[in-house]
Formats: sequence, C-alpha cells, structure tokens
Amino acid sequence: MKKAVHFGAGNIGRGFIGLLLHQAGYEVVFVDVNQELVEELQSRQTYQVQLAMEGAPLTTVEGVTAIDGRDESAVADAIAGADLVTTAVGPHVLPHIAAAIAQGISRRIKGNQCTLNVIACENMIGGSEHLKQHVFRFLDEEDQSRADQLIGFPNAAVDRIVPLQQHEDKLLVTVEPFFEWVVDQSQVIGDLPQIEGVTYVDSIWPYIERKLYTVNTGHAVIAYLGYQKGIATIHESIKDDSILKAVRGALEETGALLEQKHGFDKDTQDKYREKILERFTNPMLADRVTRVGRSPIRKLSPNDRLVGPAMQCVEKGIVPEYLGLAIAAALRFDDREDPEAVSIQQDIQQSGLKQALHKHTNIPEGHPLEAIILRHAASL
Ligand SMILES: NC(=O)c1ccc[n+]([C@@H]2O[C@H](COP(=O)([O-])OP(=O)(O)OC[C@H]3O[C@@H](n4cnc5c(N)ncnc54)[C@H](O)[C@@H]3O)[C@@H](O)[C@H]2O)c1
Ligand SMILES: O=P(O)(O)OC[C@@H](O)[C@@H](O)[C@H](O)[C@H](O)CO
Repeated sequence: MKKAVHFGAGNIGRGFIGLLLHQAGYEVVFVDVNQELVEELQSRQTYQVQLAMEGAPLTTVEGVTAIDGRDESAVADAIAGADLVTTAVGPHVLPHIAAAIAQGISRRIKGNQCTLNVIACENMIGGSEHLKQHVFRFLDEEDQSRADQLIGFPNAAVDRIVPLQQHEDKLLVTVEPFFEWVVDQSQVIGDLPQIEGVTYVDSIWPYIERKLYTVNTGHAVIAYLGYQKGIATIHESIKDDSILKAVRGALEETGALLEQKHGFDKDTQDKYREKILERFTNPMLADRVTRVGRSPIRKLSPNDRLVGPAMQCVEKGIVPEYLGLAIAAALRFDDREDPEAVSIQQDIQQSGLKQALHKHTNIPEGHPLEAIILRHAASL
C-alpha cells in the first residue's frame, strides 16, 4: 500500500487532504503536535467526515495513524519510507516542520533513489517552494543536489471550507461539499501522484491567485466587517446588505485585476465569484468570523489576500475602495483570543493607526491606498 505522511491533523488535514489520500488508496500517517489528536488517531486508527448538507452520509476514513511531531526521528523515518508528503499546518508553521522533513529526505536519499513529492496545502502563494527553502537549510550541499533531482516541491492551491469543529467526537470533522485541489505538475518529480480530486495544471500561479484573491479575499471582507457589526458567523454576516455590497465590491476589484493579469474572461470570473458567494451562505458550516479573520498580521501582510490585490489594483488603475474598507476593518479586528489581533491593537495604541498600518502592510507613506484605508478606518 502507498504511504502518505501528512503534517497537520487539523480541520483541512482530516477533512480534506487525509480523506482524499485515503480514497486514493494511501495509508495516511498524520504528524501533529496536538497530543490529544495524536493519541486519538493512534488508538482509533479511523475517523469520520460529515458533509455540511441535509441528509449527507458520513464517510469513514480507515487505516490511519499518527506520529507526535516532536519525535523528529520517528517523523524522519516515516518520510524516508513515504510515497507522498503533504502539509496543512498554517504558513507560519512551515519553518518548524522543515528540520524533520530534511532529516527524512537525508535518510531516504542515502538508502534509495525513489522520487518523492512534498505538497504544502496552505493558503499562501508558493507554499511548497517556501517549504523547500526551509528544508534545504538543513541539508548539506551533497544532499541538496541529490534532493534537487529526487524530491519535488510542487505548489498547490486548496479550497474547501472547514470550520472549527465542536463535536463530542474529537476526530469527527464537518466540511462543505465543494472542494478543489490544484497542483503544479511542472514541479512534480517522477510520476504524478494519482489522487482522485486533484487537478494538475502546467502553471499554478493563476489558480492560486484566483483562489486567494476571490475565496479568501471575500471571506476576509465578510469576517472583518461582520466582526465590526458584532455578528458571529459568516453566513449571518453575508445577510447584512452593506456587507454583501462590500464583498461584491471587493470581488469586482480583484476580479478586474485577475482578468487583466491572468486573462480570465469576465463571464467565467463572474460565475466563479457567484459560486463562492453562495458557498459562504451555508448555515450548516456555522463558520465563525473569528476563525476566518484569524491571524490578521498574516492577512494584512503585503503578499496576502487584502493588501496584495489592493496594491496591484492601484498599479493597474483599479480603485481598491472596498479592499481598502476591509483592510481598515482588519486593523480594527480586536479579538482578544487572537495574539496577532492583540499585537496590532497594542501597536495602534502605542503609535497610532497610521504607523500600525505602515508597519503591518508595508504600504508606503503617501500611497493612494493609504488615504482610502485611513478614510474608512475613521468611520468604523
Ligand atoms: N479550514 C479551512 O477552511 C482551510 C481551507 C483551505 C486551506 N486551509 C489552510 O490549511 C492550513 C491548516 O488550516 P486548518 O483550518 O486545518 O487549521 P487547524 O488549526 O485546524 O490545523 C492545523 C493543525 O496543524 C497542527 N500543527 C501545528 N504545529 C504543528 C507542527 N509543528 N507539526 C505538526 N502539526 C502541527 C495543529 O496542531 C493543527 O492540528 C492553513 O494553511 C489554512 O490556511 C484551511
Ligand atoms: O485559513 P486562513 O486563515 O488562511 O483563512 C481563513 C479562511 O478564509 C480559509 O480557511 C477558507 O475557509 C479556505 O481557504 C477555503 O478554502
């Protein structure tokens, strides 16, 4: 049986990647640092996935196990014998799993010449390449040159809304019915992993930008504006007329950018946007605005879903009015449970909103986007 090592037994790990890998005939070994999750997976070796729709049956994922991520040697052993490695840990965690992956690669290339692909399934542009850079820091020159020939790090875009789980069964995971997993085949080394549900494309760039700047931009606009209005969930927030207007406005801005940049035709992009807005209305997900708005420092960073497209819009002559509104709302996101939100609020208190804006977004002083954001921030 083929073996896949998957880092992150959380929502996307169990509810999407683990499920598809299992259905493709892989034995899935999860790596996680959450001891409770690891022990449950080790003892039960099975879990269930539930679709967020009326009357949907449960799908059982069997033959899984887990390794504690702190046991680097055990993780490296698993990688040495794996056919595929995937991750869904969050972008900021990738540097922390790099040492174990490097150790596994090093053991593996000394023992065999089999190719391996490592796919980061994170909401970020160039996630697998980014992971590769971290992994290569732990390899000597000889291993680096062999790894370059044997180990692929194909970039990917993953899309499936998986909210925070609140079941008595700690492993049960509720997911939306829709999913999309796109992988850059030009970066795969060896045979393409055969996984039903994975779409291989020649260049991932347009797909990841379209996903991040539509699904995640739209999600962020709703989350930050919903939070400002004291609304708890995404599906309730999108019922508010002013929020619906703002998310449509922001997605028209990113849509115009994507059309100019990647040549997506307007009709296709309009249909894509409407499908996504419909996904956000699913009440059975009960997806909290605090989950979707989580980690605002990451979400306000220059290459992420708000500032990234807003800056590019300005360059292309598109006025990012609604993106600017969402950036202002993100700066006002003061969820005390979120360490990044707390840190931004401290910066605002100490140095003022304008300084905090520059620090977290890298938007230059005097840039047209600055004025749009400050105007909206003053009225929130
Ligand atoms: N939830 C979604 O709707 C969704 C959809 C698409 C993509 N994503 C992306 O998937 C990634 C994971 O998101 P999630 O919602 O599943 O988060 P999550 O918090 O549910 O899962 C992350 C898991 O990673 C584990 N982890 C943390 N540090 C680790 C380490 N050093 N080694 C191994 N495991 C570690 C955590 O314990 C947790 O179980 C993120 O990049 C997210 O943007 C999420
Ligand atoms: O996971 P994040 O924090 O990057 O973004 C929050 C949500 O927008 C995200 O998890 C979506 O649910 C997901 O990307 C849908 O595919």
